[in-house]
Amino acid sequence: MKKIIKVVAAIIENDQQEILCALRSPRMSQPNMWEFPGGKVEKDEDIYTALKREIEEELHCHIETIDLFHDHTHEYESITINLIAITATIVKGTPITTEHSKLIWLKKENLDSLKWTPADIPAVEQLMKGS
Ligand SMILES: Nc1nc2c([nH]c(=O)n2[C@H]2C[C@H](O)[C@@H](COP(=O)(O)OP(=O)(O)OP(=O)(O)O)O2)c(=O)[nH]1
Repeated sequence: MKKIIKVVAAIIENDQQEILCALRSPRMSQPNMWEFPGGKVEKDEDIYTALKREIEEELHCHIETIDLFHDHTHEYESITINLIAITATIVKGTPITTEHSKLIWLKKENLDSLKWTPADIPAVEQLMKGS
């Protein structure tokens, strides 16, 4: 059985009801695909603490988590990702790219204009239903 990796991802909405979307760089796994920023949960770490840590590391800003939005397990060829999407809001700072190629804010109804990592598609569909 493939190893299951627990990954948290932030669905960050701004005051214009736009969602923050991040483009994975060519150097990352799942290169050149869009995702919700976040990363792997460390051993003995709770998912909300993990998400806040990842966002501080990756986007250099602080978030407050709101709710568990979607939990989906996707099997890639070599790994299985348990992607836990959590709604969040920025409480301090402005997101900057450190690892990603690009960051954009997009209205929910336009999310399907991007090429998302396969693990994100159910969460994207759920978000679009609510648009
Ligand atoms: N962060 C994030 N990762 C995702 C999403 N969808 C998806 O398939 N993934 C995959 C890509 C990676 O295989 C894995 C997350 O790894 P990562 O490289 O972003 O996490 P990390 O910063 O903790 O990794 P590392 O540098 O410590 O290896 O989950 C998503 O929406 N957000």
